[in-house]
Amino acid sequence: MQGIWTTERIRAAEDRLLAVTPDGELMRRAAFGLSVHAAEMLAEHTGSVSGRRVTLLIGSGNNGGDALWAGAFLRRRNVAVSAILLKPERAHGPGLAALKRSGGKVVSIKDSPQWIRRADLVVDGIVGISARGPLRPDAAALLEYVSSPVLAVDLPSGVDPDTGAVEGPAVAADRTVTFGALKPVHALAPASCGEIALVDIGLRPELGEPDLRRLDTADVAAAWPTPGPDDDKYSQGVVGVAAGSATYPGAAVLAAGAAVRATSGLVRYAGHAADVVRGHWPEVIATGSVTDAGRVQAWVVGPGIGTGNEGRDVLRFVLGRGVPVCADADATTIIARSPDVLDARDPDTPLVLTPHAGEFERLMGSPPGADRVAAARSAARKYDAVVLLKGHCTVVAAPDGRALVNTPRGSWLATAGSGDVLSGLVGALLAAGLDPWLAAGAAAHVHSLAGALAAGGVPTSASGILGAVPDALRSLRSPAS
Ligand SMILES: NC(=O)C1=CN([C@@H]2O[C@H](COP(=O)(O)OP(=O)(O)OC[C@H]3O[C@@H](n4cnc5c(N)ncnc54)[C@H](O)[C@@H]3O)[C@@H](O)[C@H]2O)[C@H](O)CC1
Ligand SMILES: [K+]
Repeated sequence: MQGIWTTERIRAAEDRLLAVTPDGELMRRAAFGLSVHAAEMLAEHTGSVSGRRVTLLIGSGNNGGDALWAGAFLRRRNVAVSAILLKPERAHGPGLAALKRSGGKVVSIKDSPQWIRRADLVVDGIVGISARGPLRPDAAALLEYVSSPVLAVDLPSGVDPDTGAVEGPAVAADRTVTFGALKPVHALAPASCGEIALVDIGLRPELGEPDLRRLDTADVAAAWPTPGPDDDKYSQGVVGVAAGSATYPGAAVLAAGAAVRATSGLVRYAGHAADVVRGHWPEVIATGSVTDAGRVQAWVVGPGIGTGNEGRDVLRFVLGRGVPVCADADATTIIARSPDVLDARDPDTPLVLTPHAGEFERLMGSPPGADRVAAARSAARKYDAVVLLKGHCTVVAAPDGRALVNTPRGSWLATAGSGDVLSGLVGALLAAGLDPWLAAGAAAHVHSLAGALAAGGVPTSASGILGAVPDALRSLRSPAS
């Protein structure tokens, strides 16, 4: 799992490292790595490095210092480097001196439009981990002239480093070179960061436990159950799916289908859509009611069950079975409306809630807000449940404080029924015995992989996503993914 640290932790670690590192050494290490990526981008986009034009946008802190030093390193490769200083009197002194010594130019801000327009590469050294609030107007004004590829220093300016929130004009980088460790912005705002490169500046030993994590494909591949020689249909876990109704069988078909495709475990369905589910998935043992569904190792409950008394009784029954439960869709609304339904739950029974922003608001009384990690963590504590907060970047928080971010692959999942597929995937992994937090994270990872595969660049549907689950699982095992 990739570790992610908040800016506060990064700054504290950098201070500890700075105390034992020769003055300016850390910055030069960072800046040299930055210059290598800048040269790479020049070669990629223009076919050459020497003689190419790079324009540096320089803020008043060390982020600008990194960019200035990188400009000085690029001068060694005969790159024409020009710096636009937003606050000349506050630009990083040693970095500016290094750029000037190397033959780099400082151009006045009034001439910035042409220096930005004619650049082969723009380097965003406006602001880094000390960013506060929206991008300041003088900095924002520069962005409108950018037409070349953009390389962001540490993080794209104008994006909140700890929440990934964008409240106004912001840099949209083709590549972000960050230093020492990933910050939350790198997982929460992938579209603003572009390709992310991490330059090691020796910070890791100072960092300690991460604040956030991101599952990489290898983690999901290792976690995902595959049948072994001693397995049978029961040993991989039997999952029950209580979803759908006679009028809305679709949610049941999607959730049960996702459970069928997720693992080799047996899937039981219970509800009024039994005939339709049986027709789509002959391998599913379908019954008309949860009370005669037979033993399962986990339940998925909620999609399409309705929020009336019958739905509440189904939810209460399932919560009382003493097995992990993934409560989705209508079940979330029932819990928000009548939290006493949770009294049926044995306190040790793991519960996974999978709200989208609207369901989150019903659960918590207010929308998730800009800091979606904090929001998911507060809901996890309140309900003593794993909370998978859906969104462009899905966040999964556990009651013990663990949190992970699933970096999206586009926005293909925003389609009706997509959540039903996700809940089926979660339920199958819970039945297979995965840690509920890991089960939710792995399911979200495969769900977004399947979405991207199903879409192939054009809008898709929940059935398309469901159909792509096997390919998504296969891609976990192919090195390219
Ligand atoms: N510590 C090190 O040796 C290393 C630091 N690295 C780089 O340093 C930056 C963090 O630098 P810092 O001086 O703390 O602040 P910033 O450069 O991020 O910002 C400073 C400056 O920006 C202005 N500002 C704040 N908010 C905004 C905004 N919304 N819009 C515009 N301008 C804003 C404010 O005036 C601040 O004074 C870090 O990101 C790295 O790039 C390297 O990691 C190497 C080691
Ligand atoms: K930046």
